[in-house]
Amino acid sequence: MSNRLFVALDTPELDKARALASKVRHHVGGIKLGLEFFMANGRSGVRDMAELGLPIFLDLKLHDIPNTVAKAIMALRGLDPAILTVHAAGGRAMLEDAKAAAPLGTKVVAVTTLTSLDGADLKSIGCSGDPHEQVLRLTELARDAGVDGVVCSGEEVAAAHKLWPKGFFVVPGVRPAGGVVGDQKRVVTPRAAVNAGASILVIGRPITQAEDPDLAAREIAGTL
Ligand SMILES: O=C(O)c1cc(=O)[nH]c(=O)n1[C@@H]1O[C@H](COP(=O)(O)O)[C@@H](O)[C@H]1O
Repeated sequence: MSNRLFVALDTPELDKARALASKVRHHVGGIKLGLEFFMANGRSGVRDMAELGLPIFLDLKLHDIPNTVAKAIMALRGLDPAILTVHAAGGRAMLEDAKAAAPLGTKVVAVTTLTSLDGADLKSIGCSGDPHEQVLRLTELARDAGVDGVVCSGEEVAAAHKLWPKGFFVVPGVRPAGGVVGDQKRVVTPRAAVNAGASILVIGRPITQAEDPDLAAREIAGTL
């Protein structure tokens, strides 16, 4: 992939998403549409955005019993996003069925441990390991289940890549040096994420909330 930067268009407004994507399109390798966008605009919104000609990363983070996740993915047929997310914590059977249900050209990537969580958060939901251990455990599970890759933070991607040299690694929680961290807890810079083995970076607010999103995307892309 020539440009590893995917911009997260986290807005429910189709016009806003379209305008943002048009502004940054020459500096990004693709666009990520998430729950906010999909809840508001559904399939037709995704189709509208696909008309811009950039790869679409549909981030629905599916997490349910295997049958429900597989059927949900089948119901997306026709959209054929380049990348689709599910939660690794759904377990091996769910991951296998998700991959089997997805179109051949869609990379199914499993979210390991959200970048908004730290060790204390994991403990509070009953996970004994720290984020690093949890990410590696779920990376092995995802690899063995036959999906295409995982989502993890830049702090774990080097170790995860070592476990799975052929995996596809999506890294969110990326901030330019000194950038506003917000609700993210495991954060690295764009350059550090790429150096550590990220296949693609997902960056939202540092671009979408910038005074000049085009310039922000260009500057970030220039550091990769
Ligand atoms: O799957 C994701 O993309 C994702 C996983 C994760 O662990 N952390 C995470 O922030 N994301 C997404 O990455 C984007 C990050 O946005 P910013 O924090 O604004 O750069 C959001 O769209 C999140 O939904």
